Amino acid sequence: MNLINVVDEILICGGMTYTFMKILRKVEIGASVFDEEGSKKGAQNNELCEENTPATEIIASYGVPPGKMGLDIGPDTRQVFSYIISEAKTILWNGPAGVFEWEQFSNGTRALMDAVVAATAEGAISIIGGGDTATAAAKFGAVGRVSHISTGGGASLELLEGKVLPGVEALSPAPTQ
Ligand SMILES: Nc1ncnc2c1ncn2[C@@H]1O[C@H](COP(=O)(O)OP(=O)(O)O)[C@@H](O)[C@H]1O
Ligand SMILES: O=C(OP(=O)(O)O)[C@H](O)COP(=O)(O)O
Repeated sequence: MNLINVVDEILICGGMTYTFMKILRKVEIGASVFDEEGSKKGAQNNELCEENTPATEIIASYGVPPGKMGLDIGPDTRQVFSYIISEAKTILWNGPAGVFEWEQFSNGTRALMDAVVAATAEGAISIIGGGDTATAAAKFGAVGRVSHISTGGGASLELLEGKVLPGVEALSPAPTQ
């Protein structure tokens, strides 16, 4: 929620996409992953998005046929996302764009990684968070070519949401009296 107020763009892809597609755009998602709990938060997020950002757009929102799973982003999304990344000055990335562990669904994550590396070379600050996204960074040769990589995914997002992380709290100096 905090992030919506400070970012220019949020690019949604990966496993969370289909929950947004089903709830907010009412399209069929076949056997794609659906997050029941998250779907309730999605409705609130959409209201916030529509209040605070100029446009909420789902690219290629044709839906997924019954029995099929959406497992990667396609060429249109790769192109639009790569352009947005190329324009960014600060990039925060948490979560791969598809099941990149399988070669046939790795093109989306690879394309976004290439875009983040290129933007970093042009002077953007790029922060990658999450165990799987860090693995993707290593697989696609981005280590040392982005600004920072952390294995903490959910934790780094919670920190940016303004939450106090238990480990950080424990390590912080006790107040002096
Ligand atoms: N469309 C999808 N359907 C199912 N799983 C997906 C999809 N896209 C990505 N994934 C999987 O999600 C996992 C990463 O999820 P996430 O927890 O967001 O990443 P991180 O560990 O970097 O925080 C990866 O293992 C990837 O294969
Ligand atoms: O990205 C991760 O998880 P998350 O994105 O689900 O929070 C990491 O696998 C977290 O590993 P850690 O809890 O050992 O730092």
